[in-house]
Amino acid sequence: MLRIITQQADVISELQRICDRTHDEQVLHKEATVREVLQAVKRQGDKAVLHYTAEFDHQTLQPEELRVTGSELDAAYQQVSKDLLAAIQRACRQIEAFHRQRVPKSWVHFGDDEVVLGKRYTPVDRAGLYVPGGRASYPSTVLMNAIPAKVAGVPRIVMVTPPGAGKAINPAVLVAAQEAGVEEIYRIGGAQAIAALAYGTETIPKVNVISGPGNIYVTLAKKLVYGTVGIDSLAGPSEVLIIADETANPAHVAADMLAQAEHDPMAAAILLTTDAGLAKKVQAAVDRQLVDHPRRIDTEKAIAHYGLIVVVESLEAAAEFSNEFAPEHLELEVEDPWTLISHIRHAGAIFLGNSTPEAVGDYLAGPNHTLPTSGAARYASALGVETFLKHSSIIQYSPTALEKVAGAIETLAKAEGLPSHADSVRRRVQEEE
Ligand SMILES: NC(=O)c1ccc[n+]([C@@H]2O[C@H](COP(=O)([O-])OP(=O)(O)OC[C@H]3O[C@@H](n4cnc5c(N)ncnc54)[C@H](O)[C@@H]3O)[C@@H](O)[C@H]2O)c1
Ligand SMILES: N[C@H](CO)Cc1c[nH]c[nH+]1
Ligand SMILES: [Zn+2]
Repeated sequence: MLRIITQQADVISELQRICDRTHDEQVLHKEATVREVLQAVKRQGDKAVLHYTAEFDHQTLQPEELRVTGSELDAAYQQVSKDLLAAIQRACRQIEAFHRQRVPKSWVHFGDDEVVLGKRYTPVDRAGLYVPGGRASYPSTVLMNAIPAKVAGVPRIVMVTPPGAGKAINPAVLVAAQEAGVEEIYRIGGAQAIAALAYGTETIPKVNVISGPGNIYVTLAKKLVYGTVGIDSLAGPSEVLIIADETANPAHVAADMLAQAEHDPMAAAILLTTDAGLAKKVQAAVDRQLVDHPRRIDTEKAIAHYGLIVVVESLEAAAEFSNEFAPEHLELEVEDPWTLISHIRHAGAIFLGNSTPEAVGDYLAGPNHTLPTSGAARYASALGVETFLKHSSIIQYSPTALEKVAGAIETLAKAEGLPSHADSVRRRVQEEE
């Protein structure tokens, strides 16, 4: 049952426990497994990838089966309904429109003395997109990763996703990939897929950036390969924190909590409310909605371990608790969400008002659904076009400009004990010897 707490003194430690669920002691043995997988794939390439695919995904593949074939891609279109194709296409349009707004652009500034300064944005050469596929399959995540990479202009985009029963990939995932313009797809998942993308194997190319969400194994692997490759953020087991007042509908709040809990037994769902009556009604509604839930066992686990209702003294206090937690998704189900939002500092995505369920953002509002979890929203942001871009600084000085700063540079270089730095400037401003 979803717990209700009213003791304000307990709130911070409870929120901390839930936030830290992906780096507590139980997770340490998972990290040991992930380290072993990474090392094996680094040393043995495809052989290790196939070994762990058999062990963790229960699919025995030959090396030539790793890549999804053109005929499988074609066949996928025959296997999805017209409605599903239309929904994928609609989501595609809306996500692309959002991500095309305010794409970072290269710029230069021409200053005094012919000094030119600027930033030049270029995409990475190769991006690897992780699309989860263990407990559910995610055509929406294909779009949320592939579209920003395309908009950034990445020349080679590679997608990985775990094989399902009979080695198959969900046709909706394959259709979504093609609609977003991605055709290089490998049927691998978990830490072994992250390792393959980070180190490269005989079959799978080494990439520069890995993006995409995943379960605890995927997230730990991304954390450990960071540095060898870039990553988007640590987008692990899903979470929602809802702040609600007496205007919220308890059945809607309960449904939104279950919508995150159903992703993973490690997902988190938290309600902070000023209304003790609403707290009880949401608790009862969650129980009712769980009765016939098709994913009841895992969803109940998430609710039992990482579900919580807190009755708070004020909406401002709720906002402070929420800032401590820094949720992936924050819903403001209150009468005046635009006033409350001014108290919010850390959240991956913020959903305002009672008619904005988080699922709108999951599928097609446009903003990205790959978001930082487990407190990472304190320093990280949603996946975006920037994930696949980096910028080079641009600096050009004229002889006059260099002469004007030469003295200051020499002084600084001497203070750092780096004479060649000073010399490289002095030689240019003095007559050549
Ligand atoms: N934060 C976000 O933006 C966001 C978005 C969508 C989904 N998600 C999250 O993505 C996750 C998807 O998880 P999933 O499990 O359905 O798919 P997944 O693809 O992330 O994980 C499945 C893989 O985990 C590996 N695995 C499973 N058990 C293992 C074990 N015991 N040891 C080693 N490896 C093992 C397998 O290789 C398998 O391929 C959920 O946690 C969901 O909440 C997050
Ligand atoms: N809520 C997930 C992010 O945590 C994204 C998603 C995809 N499909 C459904 N939901
Ligand atoms: Zn979701």
